[in-house]
Amino acid sequence: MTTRAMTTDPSTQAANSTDMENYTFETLKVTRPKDFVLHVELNRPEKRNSMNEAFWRELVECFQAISVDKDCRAVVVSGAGKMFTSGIDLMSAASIMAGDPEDDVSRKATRLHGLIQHFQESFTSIEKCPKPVIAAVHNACIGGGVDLISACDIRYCTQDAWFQIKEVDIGLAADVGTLQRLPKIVGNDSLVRELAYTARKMMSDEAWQCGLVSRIFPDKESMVTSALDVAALIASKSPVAVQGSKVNLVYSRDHSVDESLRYIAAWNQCMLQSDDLVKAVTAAIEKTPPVFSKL
Ligand SMILES: CC/C=C\C=C\CC(=O)SCCNC(=O)CCNC(=O)[C@H](O)C(C)(C)COP(=O)(O)OP(=O)(O)OC[C@H]1O[C@@H](n2cnc3c(N)ncnc32)[C@H](O)[C@@H]1OP(=O)(O)O
Repeated sequence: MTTRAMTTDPSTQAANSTDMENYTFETLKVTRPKDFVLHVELNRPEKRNSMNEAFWRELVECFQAISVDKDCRAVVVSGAGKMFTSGIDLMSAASIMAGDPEDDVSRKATRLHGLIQHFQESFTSIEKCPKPVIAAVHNACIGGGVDLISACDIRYCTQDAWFQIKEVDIGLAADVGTLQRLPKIVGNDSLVRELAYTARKMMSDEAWQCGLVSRIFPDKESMVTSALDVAALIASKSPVAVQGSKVNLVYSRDHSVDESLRYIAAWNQCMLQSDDLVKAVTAAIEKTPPVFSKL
C-alpha cells in the first residue's frame, strides 16, 4: 500500500478509522489528522493534564501501538486545555507510593523500585518508538512534563510557555528521565544543574536560547498546525530512512563515535538494499514525489 493509495482509496480510509480503536484511552486523545501522522493529546484538561496511574500505563500502551502501526510515520504530542501538563498527579502519587505500612524497608524499596521503573518505561516508550515524535508545548510544562519532552525528538513551544524541573520542590530527585536526557539536549551542564537544584521557571525565550526547543510560535494553534505540517513532511520521506535515522541518533547519543559508526554500518548493510533507496533516487532524478511502501 502506498501513500497515494492511502489518500484516494476509501476502503483504506475506513480501515484507518477502525484502526483508531486501538487508540482508545482515558487520559489520551489520539487522532490521525493527516496521512501517516498521529496526534496524541494529553487529555485531562480539568486536572491540567496531570499524570495519574492510568496515564503512566496508557502512554506505554499508546507508543507501543504506534511503534508497530504501519499507518503512522510521525507523531505530534500536545496538551488539551490551558496548559501542556502540570506533571505528576500529586493526589494519586501519594496513594500509589504509600504501599503497605506493615512492609519492612527492603519490601517497601523493592515495590518502589518496580514503580519507578514502570514510570520510567512510560517516557522511554517514546524514545524506543522508531517514529519521530514532536512535542508541542503551550503554557506550563512542569516536572514530569520536562521528563516527557526530553524523550521526544523535536520540541516546539509557544511564546507563553515555561518549563520547570519542579521535583526538588516536592522533595525528590527527578527520576524519570530529565536528569539523564536533558543535559544531552541542552549542552549546558551548568544551566541544567541550576534548573534542577532551584526549580526556577525557564521561559520560552531561554528554552530556545539553550536549545531545549527549536521553534517558538505566537500561539498554540499556529504551533500545532506547523508541528503537524512538519510531521507530514517527515511522513512523506522513506520510513526506512527516517526510522533508521532515529534509531541511530538515539544509539549514537549513548555510544562512542567509533561504536556508532560500526552500528550504522551493520544497520545499513541491510537497509541500503531497501526498495526505498531506488524509489527515492528515481523520484529525485525524475522530479516526481516518491511513494514508499508501508513499514
Ligand atoms: C516516580 C516519580 C515520577 C514522576 C515525578 C514527577 C515529578 C513532578 O511532576 S513534580 C511537579 C508536580 N506538579 C506540581 O507541583 C504542580 C501543582 N499544580 C499547580 O501548581 C497548579 O495547579 C498549576 C499547574 C500552576 C495550574 O494552576 P491553575 O491553572 O490555577 O489550576 P488549578 O486551579 O491549580 O488546578 C485545576 C485543577 O487541577 C488540579 N491539578 C493541577 N495540577 C495538579 C497536579 N499536579 N496533581 C493533581 N491535581 C492537579 C487542581 O487540584 C485542580 O483540581 P480541582 O479538582 O479543580 O480543585
